[in-house]
Formats: sequence, C-alpha cells, structure tokens
Amino acid sequence: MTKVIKNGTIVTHDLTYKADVLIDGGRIVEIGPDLKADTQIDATGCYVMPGGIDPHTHLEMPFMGTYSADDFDSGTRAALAGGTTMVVDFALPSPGQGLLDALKMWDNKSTRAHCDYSFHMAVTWWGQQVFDEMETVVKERGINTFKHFMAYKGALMVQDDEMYASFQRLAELGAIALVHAENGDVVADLSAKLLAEGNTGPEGHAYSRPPQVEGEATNRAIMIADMAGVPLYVVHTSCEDSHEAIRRARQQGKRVWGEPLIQHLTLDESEYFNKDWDHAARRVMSPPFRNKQHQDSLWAGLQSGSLSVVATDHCAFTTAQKRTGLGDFTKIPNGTGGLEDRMPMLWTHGVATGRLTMNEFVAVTSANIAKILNCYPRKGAIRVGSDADIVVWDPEKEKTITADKQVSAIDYNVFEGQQVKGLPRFTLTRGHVAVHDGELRAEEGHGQFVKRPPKGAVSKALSSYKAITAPRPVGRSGIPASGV
Ligand SMILES: NC(=O)NCCC(=O)O
Ligand SMILES: [Zn+2]
Ligand SMILES: [Zn+2]
Repeated sequence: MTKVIKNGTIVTHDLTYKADVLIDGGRIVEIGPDLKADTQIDATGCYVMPGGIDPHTHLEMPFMGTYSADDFDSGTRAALAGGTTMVVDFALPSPGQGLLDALKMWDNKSTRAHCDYSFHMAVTWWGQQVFDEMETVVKERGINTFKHFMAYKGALMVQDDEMYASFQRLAELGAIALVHAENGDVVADLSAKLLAEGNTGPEGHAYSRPPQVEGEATNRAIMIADMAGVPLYVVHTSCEDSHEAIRRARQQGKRVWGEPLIQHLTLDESEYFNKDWDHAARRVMSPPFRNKQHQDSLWAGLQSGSLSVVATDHCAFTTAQKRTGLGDFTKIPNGTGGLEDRMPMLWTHGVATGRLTMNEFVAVTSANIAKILNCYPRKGAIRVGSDADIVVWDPEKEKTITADKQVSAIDYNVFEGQQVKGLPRFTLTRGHVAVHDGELRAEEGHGQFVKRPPKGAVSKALSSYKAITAPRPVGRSGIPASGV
C-alpha cells in the first residue's frame, strides 16, 4: 500500500519547497509534483517535516528508589502525539552490573515501543568488564554514545579517573562521550548543609545546584574529552556557565555539542518558590530551572549554532512518587516530562516568536541529532531512501496544554495552561499513520531499534587530527632516543 502526502510545503534543515512525498514500505520513495498512490494524506496549509527525534528520555527507569512512570508504551505514544518519531533512551547498568546485562533489560522493556528508538549506554562504574563489553556494545549492538554522570554521588556518579579511562576507550572505538555535567561532590555537600539549616523544601534542590556547579563540570568534561581525543555531547545544558564553556570550546575547534531542554528554555526558577509543595516538587529536576538571563543565553545558542539540539530528558514521576521527598528535598525523584510538548512548545516559543526559523526548528529537533548520532539521513531528513518518519505540521492548530488530555501516564504537566499554536495534523512512523487528523492511532510494538555505527564523520576527523598533532620525540643527531 503506497501513500502520498499532498499539497504541503516540505521543510528540512536546509530547504523549504512545495512537493508531494510518496511512501512505500515505510520509506520515502519519491518527492515531486503530482504524485499518485493508494492513499492520500492531505497537507494543505501544513509543513511536511522530518519527525522529531528526542535524544534524551528515561522510560521506566529505575531511579531514586522508584521507576519513572512513563514506559515505552505510554512514552512513545506521547512522543508520536507531539510529532516525535524517534526516542533515544539510556540503558543504565546498576553499579557492578555488566553493560550487556543492562542492555537485555532495556531490550525487554522496549518491545512495547510505538515509534523507533535507540539507546545510549551509561557508564556508571569502571572496570575490566566495562572496558571489554564496550566493544560489543559499539560494534555488535550499534550503540555509539555513552553517558557519564558527574553528579548523583553515591549512586550513578563516576570519578574523573574513571571518566578519563572511559573516554579514552570511546576514542579508540570511534564512539562519543556524553556527560551529565554537575559537580556531584559540591552538590552533595551543599545539599547536606541546606538540610541542616532547615531548607528541606523543593527550593532547596535549586539552591543546591547553582549554575557554577554545572559550569565547572562542563569545563572539566571538555578538558578530559580533549585529552582523551573523544567528541563530547553535554546533555541538559541549562545555563550560561555551561553554554559559555561549550561555546568557547567550539570556537577553539573542539568537538563539543550542547543540548538544552525545552523545559529550561521555557520555564524558570520561580517555579520552585511556589507555595504549593506539589507544584514545586513536580518541577524538581537536575539541573534545575534557571533565570531569564540563562534562558536568553540558551535561545541565543540555538540561534548562533553554539547549542545544537533541543531534548526533553523525559523522566516523569507522579505526584505520589514526588511526595517521597516531603521533608527532605534530596529524596524527591529528579525528573520532569515533556515528550508530547517539546515540538509544539518549541514552535510556539521559537518559530512563532521569530527566535528560530522553520529550518532551524527542524535542525534542532531532528537533523542535527541524527547527524551527531550517525543515523542521518535515514532519520532527520525528507529524502528519497529516508525512513518515512514524518510530521505534517499544522501551524494554525491550537490547544491549551493540560494533564487531563495528555498521553503521558502522570497526573500533572509542567506546562499546564500553556497555549500552543502549531501541532501535528498527521504523524507517520516508518509510513504508519500514528496521528491521523489529530487522533492517536499508534501501534504497540511497531517501533524498531535503530543501530548507529561508530566512527561517524566527526569521530573520524577528530581521531585523524589527534593522530597528526600527537606528541613526537625530537630526533637529535648523535644522541640515541633512549638516552643510553
Ligand atoms: N534530569 C533529571 O533530573 N532526571 C533524569 C536523570 C538525568 O538525566 O539526570
Ligand atoms: Zn542527567
Ligand atoms: Zn537524563
């Protein structure tokens, strides 16, 4: 059964033009005028864009004594409802657990996915087993990105020497290092002091993680990545301190990317000072929301290209789960939702305000990350041969975001009450119409794992450059190099 998307305007990261898109067997097979097919999808008045890719989700993740509430079923349905057609989740070994063992757990959970997905691997401890298994993870499982937590002391956090060893191994394998950049030692100490002084509420979470701790860790990770010769991707970049480090590194020719979240772009720290404990606790995430100056910095980074991708870090906990931290903010499960809202919120606050062009919108919601993850142009593109992961975007369609109508399994929405303009009319996942004229028709198990080979263009370029510029002994006549 062929399908054709007709009467729309195609928008990719580099082009805007009118054409029809013909789909067969889950792929785009032709782009041009007057195409015919068995079924027709009407895109009159709409933009036909690559489906969104959210490179940062935590679905059914064991964390802080509980599991995040959205799993691969509700999470990927929420994604499709909002125009996102691929998610990249984190396989998280518990300390001492092997990487391949952890991957089996994520393989089991993800069979329910309604859209395509991939995994990043987390490095939560270091040892010979991790070193050895990294090769299989990269070469056989098609995972080329490994996350390191510089925070969550006593749980997921790794030390600098472990990170350096891991980064060197990734450089050898042609993979990419990811970091959660916050100084975990300082956060732990500040948290203990705040609690001792009676700062037990959710605002304590924000006080314990000021921008400086993120800036310091980002600088440190950039230095370690540079020494190891590995490209670095900094997840949830929330502030100028971290953005400044990334911007400076990029200007120096270092291979570093930054990923702001839609939450940090559109919500600010005043949320934590709300008198309603539940309201504030529901917004507890790491790093916390920042002030207007930091938000402006993030928007400027997206405009200028010093920041590359907008994600969600979707890690949703119910109010009941958040209440574990009543009387002690360090026990509030860290994380917020956003999968369903990322694209409409970014369009409304970015494209509709003139902060982003439509092409920049596509770049930061899909094409850039597909290139970084080494799955472009299979994903992130409207091209012949690409997967038919497509969103038919209606710029006139409006709604008010409310938990009552959301797909996510939790009982609130951090964007509650926000009016968004710009929503999917259709969302196609490998040719299957999962959103049909606004109605969700997703299929459990339709989602497939996307393998991402190592040695992408940036990894290759960096390893050549590091090899050429590596220290070499100076040959001096008459004196043997060994000095004997
Ligand atoms: N971000 C957050 O608060 N929770 C999810 C885990 C992480 O990415 O740090
Ligand atoms: Zn993180
Ligand atoms: Zn995360």
